[in-house]
Amino acid sequence: MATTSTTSFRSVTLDAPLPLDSGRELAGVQVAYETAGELAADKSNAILIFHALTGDQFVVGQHPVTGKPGWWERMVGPGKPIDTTRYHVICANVVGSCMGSTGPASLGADGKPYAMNFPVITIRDMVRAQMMLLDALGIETLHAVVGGSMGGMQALSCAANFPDRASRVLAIATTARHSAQNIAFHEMARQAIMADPNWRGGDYYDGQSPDKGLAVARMAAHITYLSEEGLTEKFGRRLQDRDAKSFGFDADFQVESYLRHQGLSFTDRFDANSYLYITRAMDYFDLAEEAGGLLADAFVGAKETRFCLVSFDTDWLYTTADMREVVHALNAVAAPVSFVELSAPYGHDSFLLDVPALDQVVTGFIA
Ligand SMILES: CC(=O)SCCNC(=O)CCNC(=O)[C@H](O)C(C)(C)COP(=O)(O)OP(=O)(O)OC[C@H]1O[C@@H](n2cnc3c(N)ncnc32)[C@H](O)[C@@H]1OP(=O)(O)O
Ligand SMILES: N[C@@H](CCO)C(=O)O
Repeated sequence: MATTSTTSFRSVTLDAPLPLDSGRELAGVQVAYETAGELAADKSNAILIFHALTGDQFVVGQHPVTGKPGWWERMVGPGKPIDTTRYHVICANVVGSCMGSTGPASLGADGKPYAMNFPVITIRDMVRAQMMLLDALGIETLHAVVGGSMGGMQALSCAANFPDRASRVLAIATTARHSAQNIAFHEMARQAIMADPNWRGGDYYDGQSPDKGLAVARMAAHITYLSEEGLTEKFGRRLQDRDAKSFGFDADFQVESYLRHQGLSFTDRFDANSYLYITRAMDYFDLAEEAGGLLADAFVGAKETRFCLVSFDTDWLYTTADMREVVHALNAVAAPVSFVELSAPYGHDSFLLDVPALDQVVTGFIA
């Protein structure tokens, strides 16, 4: 994806510059968003869904770039756990991304893509932009904020920094800070992008984009989204379209072919510089650090908020132990919190897949 898509996205332009944690500010920020379901007259039924690293605002309906169904069709819609006959669902593309919100591929004041002149952003900056979107939409208090993975980080950040904006917080398969291992995987991915000769210091928008580097970055990341059990069940050591090993470096194994496909198809929908900036935001995420060292202090303003936290037993990226730390912090400030570890074979990406127990938890909590 060398340039921003020509598809026009529904968006608002923020009427004030976006203040950033780095101390910089970003003027003229566009926030692209989608909605589903009617907003009640008293505006009390809005749910803000935060998307994950490579997600976007297209939670439901056909995606305008990939042509695929929305990423949370199984969870959101009429009669679904987040029932759009009852709730008005909003999802915005995070600042720094590439599906219509301002990011490194957007044009700066000089009429050129920001590229690496784009400021480093944080999870809190992403949330701040979405709170400004809510202001523009005239929505003060949300029925709930919901998110998985990086979406869960935004949900926790929202509770910590904007506790009056949401009555309920549902955070799934997430963490309150990136671990050394999490940062290590992201750094490997970033180096793969930067090592691609087409990256050219980020100034590739007028030519070939660093698709090879981005594909390798996605391949490595994708492994962390799955479980060993899931990979073994899906592919085992089975060979791809052949009866014998090639004694070469073709994709002999199905799992190799699968990963190559995941890597390549990703480059059709994502901008490499956005990948650098968003992974950086995730690496910088540390709610305890933001609060001066104690995680519980991050949530002192959120005692009236109801929390539901969900982890998956096969998620080795953001583990049940990570989630328990958040639960303990919420307990310490006496915030009402329920927590469940669900059993699912798919690893971290379980929140996107068919896990009926998750549907039940979401249904119960949202209602
Ligand atoms: C919160 C958010 O915003 S999340 C949004 C992020 N979106 C994504 O991450 C989407 C990309 N990720 C995926 O598709 C993830 O694999 C999942 C976990 C979400 C989907 O899982 P599943 O439905 O189990 O799909 P699976 O992992 O098997 O992948 C299917 C794809 O692999 C391809 N594939 C499967 N086996 C092979 C193989 N042996 N060789 C080549 N390709 C293969 C399929 O053809 C299919 O391709 P397509 O997606 O282009 O149609
Ligand atoms: N697979 C999802 C979740 C990653 O945390 C994504 O690519 O955004």
